[in-house]
Amino acid sequence: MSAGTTNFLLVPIPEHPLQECAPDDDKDVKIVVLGASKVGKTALIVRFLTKKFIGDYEPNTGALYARKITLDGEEVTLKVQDTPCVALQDDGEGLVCQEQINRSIYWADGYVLVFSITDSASYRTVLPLYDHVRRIHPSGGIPIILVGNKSDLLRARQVPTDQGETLAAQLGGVYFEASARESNEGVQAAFLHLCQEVSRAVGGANGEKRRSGLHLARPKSPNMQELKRRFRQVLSSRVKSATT
Ligand SMILES: Nc1nc2c(ncn2[C@@H]2O[C@H](COP(=O)(O)OP(=O)(O)OP(=O)(O)O)[C@@H](O)[C@H]2O)c(=O)[nH]1
Repeated sequence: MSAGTTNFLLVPIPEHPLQECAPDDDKDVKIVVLGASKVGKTALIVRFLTKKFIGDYEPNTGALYARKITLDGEEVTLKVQDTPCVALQDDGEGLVCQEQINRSIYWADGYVLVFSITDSASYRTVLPLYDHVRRIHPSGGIPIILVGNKSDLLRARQVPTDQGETLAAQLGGVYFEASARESNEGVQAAFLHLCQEVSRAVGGANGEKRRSGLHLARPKSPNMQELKRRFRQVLSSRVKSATT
């Protein structure tokens, strides 16, 4: 199976209201990147899409990126949803996960679960995170990869490679070690592998999900919601002042 990119244009989909966003197409490959704080979710996405590493990012509000790729000779739109971090609850088992992330999980067809090899706590969030995805998508196989990021920081390693491999096998996915900072290779291999898995799944069992129109529209931008909230506040203060 061949996979490659036709262009390297990064097209951030602006944080517009839902109706102004490019609607999802049945052929879109929709991927969400999930993980604990500061594991490199944004860095991995940016590395994959632009082949560059950019040191630091604004706190993540959940940007969606799109790009054309070729899978098996067919051009499709790849949509990659970045997400705010998740965290374990104090009991060490449950997950603190924003509603925005739940919508992203529901919307997506493929999942990149990321931890940092230098942060064993981030590794421990992966299984509860997977269980959470499973609760939202209880039936069928879900295309998933596990990425151990920051492999350039070998001296600070807290999670051995075999632990990553074992966990990925447990989740029914493949494990990739990558460094968004140092190299394209692991990152490209990981994302393209998932794209192919999604493409297969969408043509198979998940095709049912698409045909029945169960997909939610892309998660709303929190910025937009904040704007709407402020707009309502202004409106209600105007109504109050008009009636007094
Ligand atoms: N050494 C090293 N640093 C990395 C790598 N990837 C990301 N970082 C750094 O790790 C920090 C967090 O990276 P982000 O991409 O913002 O991580 P994130 O998971 O999106 O962060 P949040 O969304 O805020 O949880 C930044 O300082 C990055 O420069 C990597 O592969 N190697």
